[in-house]
Amino acid sequence: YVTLRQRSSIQNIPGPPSPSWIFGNMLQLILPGEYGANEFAWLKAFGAVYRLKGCFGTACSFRIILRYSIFSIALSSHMDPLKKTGIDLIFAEKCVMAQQGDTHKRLRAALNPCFTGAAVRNFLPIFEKVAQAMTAKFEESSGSEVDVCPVFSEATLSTISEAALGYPMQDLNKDFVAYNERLLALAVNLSPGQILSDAISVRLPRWILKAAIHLPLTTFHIIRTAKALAKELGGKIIREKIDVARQGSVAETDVFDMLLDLGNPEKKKNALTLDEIVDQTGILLVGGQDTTSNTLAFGLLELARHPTFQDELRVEIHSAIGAASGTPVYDNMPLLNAFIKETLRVYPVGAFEERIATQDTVIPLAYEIQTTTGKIINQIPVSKGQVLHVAIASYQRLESHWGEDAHKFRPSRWLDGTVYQGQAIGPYANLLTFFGGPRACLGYANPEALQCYS
Ligand code: HEM
Repeated sequence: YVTLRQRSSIQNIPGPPSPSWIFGNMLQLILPGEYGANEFAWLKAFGAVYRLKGCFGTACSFRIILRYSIFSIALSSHMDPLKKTGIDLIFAEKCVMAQQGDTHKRLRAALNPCFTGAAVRNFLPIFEKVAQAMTAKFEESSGSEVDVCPVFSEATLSTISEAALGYPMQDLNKDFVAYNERLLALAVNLSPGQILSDAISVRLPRWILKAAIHLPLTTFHIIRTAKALAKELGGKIIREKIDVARQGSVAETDVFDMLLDLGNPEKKKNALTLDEIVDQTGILLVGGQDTTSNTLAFGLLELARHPTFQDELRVEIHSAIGAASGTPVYDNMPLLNAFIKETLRVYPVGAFEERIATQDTVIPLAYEIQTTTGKIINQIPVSKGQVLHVAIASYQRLESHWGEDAHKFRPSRWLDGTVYQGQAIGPYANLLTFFGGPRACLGYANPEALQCYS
């Protein structure tokens, strides 16, 4: 019944043939040979809206890459993250990503002030310290080949650990660091088997998922242990902070300090409970680690491919550092900011986000499309339960928005006035890399850190 209901609204939207009943188009989408290879070919062939087949021929998905009107719906409260039922099994029950509705709004209201541009600028000394340690590592290995990814990954964990928890990475429990790494590896080393089990698990009743997580399988062992260690770490840090405050010293330096607000006897309206603060530990550390380090890795790759730009950027950075008596004003470095924006545009680390409709709704299209039956439509009725992809990487390579050279890494587009100036849909540089709407990335002011690392 669910399948038929879903098919009725989208079966006539054109899309690529499905090579397999079991996998639909999902292997092509999730495990392409090269970043976005199939997506960009589909974008060229079918335009901004097309249908994909999900696993087992059941879960038809369609992808949208359109302008504001469509995003305002897709990013709205009518759509929930597809994997919401599993997030609290991977991270903690009360973590912001696992919550919906009013509780999600309340958590965001408490967390948002800790991540504004101004709040993040207070972490500049941490970013600089980490950046210097990273530079020293690369200088040590100068002349030999070096795998930059683990260095970036350690650096970004170091940053978040100190900025969010006030805890230097070397003080983190070794088991916690090891399991955190294994958890991240699960997310990136996806296999066809995992894609199938994900497709099944999102449709299973919650009680089965809750029971399954206790099965003696390596994946579940990693998830259970990482979650328990994150909870233990968060609890320990909060107890230590409360003890220090009892002795009369109250700090307001990291995210947990701000959430605890121990210097203020009158609790703020949206104040989180201690349990709720503990439950943010895992999501903050994981949410900000490989997202940032992979962005840096892609940026470095493009610098290697564009040596002339690399030289110009180096000159700008060195002269800004030379001219500044302390921290340079990163916002006044045009090439640096163009480089960061272009890296985030061309390589959003989440190439697409899945959403599931929480109620029947209609998605208006910014352009008319022709269905396979020849009908011209300017809206798509979506049934409750319909899976929808917001195709972030494809949006950021739309030729109609970014020009004919949209697939090209060209930082100068941010300086010569050719960059897309339409309605803003994401919280940073009109990009969707940090998503948008009520579930936009909490770390959207992260480019402050990227400036510093660069
Ligand atoms: C370049 C770096 C980053 C990128 C590209 C990125 C991207 C994203 C995206 C696309 C989402 C939406 C996911 C969804 O709803 O399905 C998201 C959510 C989130 N991000 Fe980031 N992120 C980055 C850095 C960070 C950092 C540094 C932090 C925190 C320290 C962070 C914390 C979070 C959290 C907590 C959420 C969930 C928000 C919610 O559900 O309300 N991210 N991020």
